[in-house]
Amino acid sequence: LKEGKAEVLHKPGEAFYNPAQVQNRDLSIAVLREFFKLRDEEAASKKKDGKEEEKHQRRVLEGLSATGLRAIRYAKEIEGLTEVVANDFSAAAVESIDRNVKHNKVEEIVKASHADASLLMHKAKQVEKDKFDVVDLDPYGSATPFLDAAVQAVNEGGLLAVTCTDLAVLCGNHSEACFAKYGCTSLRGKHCHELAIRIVLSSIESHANRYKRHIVPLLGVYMDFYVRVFVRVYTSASAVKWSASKQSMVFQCTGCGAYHLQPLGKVVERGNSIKFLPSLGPPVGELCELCGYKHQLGGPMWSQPYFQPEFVGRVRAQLWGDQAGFASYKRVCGLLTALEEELVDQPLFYDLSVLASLLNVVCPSNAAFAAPLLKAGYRLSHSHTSPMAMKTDAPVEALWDIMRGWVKDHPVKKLKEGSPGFRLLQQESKHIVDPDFTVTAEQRKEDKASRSTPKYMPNPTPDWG
Ligand SMILES: C[S@@+](CC[C@H](N)C(=O)[O-])C[C@H]1O[C@@H](n2cnc3c(N)ncnc32)[C@H](O)[C@@H]1O
Ligand SMILES: [Zn+2]
Repeated sequence: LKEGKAEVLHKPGEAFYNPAQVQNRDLSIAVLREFFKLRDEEAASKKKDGKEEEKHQRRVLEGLSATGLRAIRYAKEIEGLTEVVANDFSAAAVESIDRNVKHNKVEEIVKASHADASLLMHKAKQVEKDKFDVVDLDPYGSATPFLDAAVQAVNEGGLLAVTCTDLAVLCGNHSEACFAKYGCTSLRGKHCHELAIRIVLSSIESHANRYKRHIVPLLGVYMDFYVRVFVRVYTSASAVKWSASKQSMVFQCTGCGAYHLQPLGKVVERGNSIKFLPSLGPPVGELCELCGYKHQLGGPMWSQPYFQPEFVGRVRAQLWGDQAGFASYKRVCGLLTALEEELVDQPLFYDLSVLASLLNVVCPSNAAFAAPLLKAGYRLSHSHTSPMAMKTDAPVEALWDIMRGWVKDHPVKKLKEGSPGFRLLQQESKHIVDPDFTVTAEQRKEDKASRSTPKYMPNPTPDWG
């Protein structure tokens, strides 16, 4: 099998290989390249400030390596790696790693290891020089059994890359299992994939906090059947004090889906010290003000940004600039472009098709829905997890103002009395936005034309396939 610069001799049944994960591996290579560049830039700027320059190795651990494909690609496609440990606890997998390392002539860099990943990381954490600059966890299902060791085995400012494929658990089908694994309850809804990313981040943060460490997310995505996050890990007892203020509970209406976030607390600075104040709440009444239904409680979830737009842009440019090297560059660039354009500071979103289906009315176009919100000065974006997403800083009441305006010209099919949609239509408009505001077809065409060329693409007319 060939992927990137690696060629893997694969015996079916010996070790796990999934060709669909090429996107995960391509993305990871681009992220690691940019991460190492970023760290070099940080070291150079420290030197410029007269501080001692930090000398970095470039050591990577692939804790769950299977065939060794990912580790071999890292060694061949990321410049200057000093060591990549390709570990697996299956003897057959290690045999496969060994064979493939030799076949690809990367023995100098890639070392096969036969151990339980947690045990290996717990050993590595004990000696500073044995810690890794990058720890990559790509398990079957959830990565949570490995997080306690992983957050300790990463160097200061190092990178932790985590895949979780147990989306049924993370997306609200088994909320109790989610609590058991991640320490957070998941919720159903169209925004569940974003919530899944935020639950994984919350879980990593809480593992890190136990060791006076905390995370800074660089990039998080939902793809196909998994979520993948890349976070940096730092040590700081004072930063850990802020952790609860970075996480929120989610009150979500069981009728109309309106959600309200409650941070676990806030931090106030008093002189040189900081004080943590638990949240006062809840932010909702017993029943939803819009439809009268009860709320479900989810979380805690990470409610700070889950990606850094500038870093995402750099990774996207990395993929775009090496099209021959990345088989999945089109798909991953599309995904990253969507991510980069998301409102970074607005957790979760509403889905236009859900708003319309609650009222049993034909769905407005994105543009028709967006116009009144933008006119009123609110910000709006889609989400990389859903093209029908309405991620906005407008209050949810404004969205229903627009939908009530929409039903004036579009017939509502029968609604059951007492249903959330029935009650929503009976509500008075809150007059937050002007629901009748529309853009002309001409303006829409201009808008579309101006957006058809993604602004950061080196190639002005990308072919998205
Ligand atoms: C999904 S596969 C890894 C795929 C690989 N990262 C890739 O990109 O092709 C998961 C691997 O984790 C290994 N594994 C599961 N539990 C482990 C543990 N506790 N320690 C080490 N390896 C483990 C399995 O043997 C399996 O090979
Ligand atoms: Zn409601």
